[in-house]
Amino acid sequence: MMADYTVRDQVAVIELDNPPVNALGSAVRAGIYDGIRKADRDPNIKAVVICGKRGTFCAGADIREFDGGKNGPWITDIGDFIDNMKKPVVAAIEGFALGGGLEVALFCHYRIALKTVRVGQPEVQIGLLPGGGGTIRLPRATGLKNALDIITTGNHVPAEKAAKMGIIDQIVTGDIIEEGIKFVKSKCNIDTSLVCLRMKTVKYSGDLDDISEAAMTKVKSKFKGAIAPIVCVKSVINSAKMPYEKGIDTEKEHFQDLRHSSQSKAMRYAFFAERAITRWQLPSGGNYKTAKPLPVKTSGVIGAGTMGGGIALCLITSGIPCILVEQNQQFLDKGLEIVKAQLMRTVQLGKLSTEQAKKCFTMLKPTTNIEDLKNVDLVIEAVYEDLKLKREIFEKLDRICKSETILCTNTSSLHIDSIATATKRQSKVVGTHFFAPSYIMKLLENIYGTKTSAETVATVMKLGKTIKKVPVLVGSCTGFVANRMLKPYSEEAQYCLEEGSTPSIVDTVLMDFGMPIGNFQVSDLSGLDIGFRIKREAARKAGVELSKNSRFFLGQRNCGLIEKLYEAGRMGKKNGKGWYKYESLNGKPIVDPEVTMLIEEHCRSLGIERRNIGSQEILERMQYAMINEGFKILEEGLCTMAEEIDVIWIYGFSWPKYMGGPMYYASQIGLKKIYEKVCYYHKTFPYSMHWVPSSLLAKLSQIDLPLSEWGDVAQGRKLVNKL
Ligand SMILES: CCC/C=C/C(=O)SCCNC(=O)CCNC(=O)[C@H](O)C(C)(C)COP(=O)([O-])OP(=O)([O-])OC[C@H]1O[C@@H](n2cnc3c(N)ncnc32)[C@H](O)[C@@H]1OP(=O)([O-])[O-]
Repeated sequence: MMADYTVRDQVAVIELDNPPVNALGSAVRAGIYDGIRKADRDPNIKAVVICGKRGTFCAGADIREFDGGKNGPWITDIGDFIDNMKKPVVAAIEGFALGGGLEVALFCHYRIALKTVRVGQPEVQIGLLPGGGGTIRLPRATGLKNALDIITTGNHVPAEKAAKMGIIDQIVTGDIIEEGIKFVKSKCNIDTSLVCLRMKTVKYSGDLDDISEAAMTKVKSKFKGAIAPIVCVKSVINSAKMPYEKGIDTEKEHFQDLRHSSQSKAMRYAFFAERAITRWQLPSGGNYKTAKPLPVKTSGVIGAGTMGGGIALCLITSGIPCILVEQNQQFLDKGLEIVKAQLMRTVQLGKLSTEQAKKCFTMLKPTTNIEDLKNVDLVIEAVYEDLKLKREIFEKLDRICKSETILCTNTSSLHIDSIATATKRQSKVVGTHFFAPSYIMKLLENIYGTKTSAETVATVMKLGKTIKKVPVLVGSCTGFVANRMLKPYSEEAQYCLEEGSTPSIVDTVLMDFGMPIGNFQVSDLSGLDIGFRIKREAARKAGVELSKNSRFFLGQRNCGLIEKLYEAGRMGKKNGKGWYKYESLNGKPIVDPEVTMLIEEHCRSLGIERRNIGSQEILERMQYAMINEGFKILEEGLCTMAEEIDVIWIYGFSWPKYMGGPMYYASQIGLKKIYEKVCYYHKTFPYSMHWVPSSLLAKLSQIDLPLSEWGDVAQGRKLVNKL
């Protein structure tokens, strides 16, 4: 049994024991169920304490069990039994009480917790609802409004706040088991039915239908396309609408439906993918197990633009002092304004108090003297994408900084070696690619060069976690993983335009799929001048002319629409016109007939016949081209597992988690179909290199292997006879 039963001073102590987080698998549930029945039967036992081993109560149901059909008592069976017990039962909580863990605690007559505890119902984040009585009992503990908020967001609630909300009865200090015993013994003479949540009514103010409608509207707009938040609202509302037992039975039905839904399966995959990618390894053999991160107690950022300012903000809000360097006072002042404005916004959103924000700001040391970086542990260079400039800066940093300092470059496309070779410490040079806006976006693409040491990698992987990002390690190539895959995706979007579609049709198809924003809206946000300059630079390097009227560029298919929009002065949202027009800087995209005319004229002049392109074709061309690139990335060893690619798309480009990421999506469609379509498009569009089928995709399309093994096949760790 995975719950220890001991007796101390006439109190039964049931300790959950399932490393690492005491997940509530069937054996643990059976252990608790047996324990409480034993305690109830034993006349020498006066009360019960339920707690967890290894400093934590319980992180909820064992998510891995949801794919199988494991049996054993359900949480509500345990709860029904406790509800009828005369002996008091207390949940003594340290660490976390999440999901099923909190539900078990809510079935206890009392809950005490250490101040450091966090409680919550995060099931919605894996496409579920709290199916162990949570939607029916939490509202009885804290009222409908709080319960709706906790259950639909899945956010953790710190102990003191939970106590104010009525979820925790008492905050304690000291040994949690001893405190539990002391507490529960003081309750032996109290009738347990008086404190049993089943007996309580759900508190709310206003009309229940209005509350339900408001909550539905909120979750539908906040979690577009996701089913679980809607079902969560329904079930929480049932707690006030239905008798207790009916509410619990309906909740169980909802839970089973969600558990089998494709959205929850994808989100559960994403949960484990996020953890799998922390087990990184370098081609040289260094890995997460053997490499030790260096401490980062002080830091520096070079470049106080929107990117650099945002990175500095990530550092100081995580408690790491930062020296922010700019080339002159004017740029520095401008950068500081950006940091201040973003800090203010954080205060407005309630994420930091004014006091905390002020304290953070004192950790920022602005300077125009790069020599001030000499003693910092780590520097992140965030100047614009110019190899010559970056090399100059690294050469300087190498001279100035102490020998231990790690030097990071926030490049979005340049090879790490091309920058690292400007130094005599290539082992300490690494790429840290942040995504705009750098303070908000969670992805941190860490890129190793040929000589980057495992210790350096370990340091930036740990730093990523410290500054609350999701760090993913990748190898170096043009554009790395994120932007390299984005390229064919965006190019296909433009080809669809010249073949007959429009920016708003393409964007609507993507948003209907679940993307929060369409390809052309993103392009308007970043600015069309960026795309134009990248192309111009590529042309310059190749020594050729960039011709907007040529259907070929560098031996490949070309769409000159960006050049034409740029020439027409359409820079994107910043000047109110790009692929769309905008009435203000915060305005919504409006279809602009001028752009439609421009596209039609473009086609006429080049003799491109326009046709109706269906949404299926738009989706397929954008996504399959990018998925094919993903397989090439795996094949080249730039990622070691397909999960890395999915996490990059979820956190870098907001791919809907309930679709699991592009590689997971491919696994659901079937690699045979994807491969056939890639071959078909390769034949149809022979001048787009991105349609050349990946040989790994070709191999994997012939066999049925789980996604978790694709990386192994790519790197020869798994040999498959048939291949
Ligand atoms: C039945 C009635 C309905 C109830 C439904 C539910 O309760 S649904 C559940 C609702 N609950 C949740 O959604 C909570 C999910 N968990 C979390 O949010 C976090 O793990 C944490 C905040 C508890 C700890 O964060 P941290 O950064 O300190 O640690 P970490 O995140 O790296 O995890 C360490 C290891 O534990 C593993 N593992 C963790 N939880 C579970 C689990 N429930 N199951 C299985 N495994 C789990 C995790 O995979 C990892 O394993 P690895 O890779 O080393 O082999």
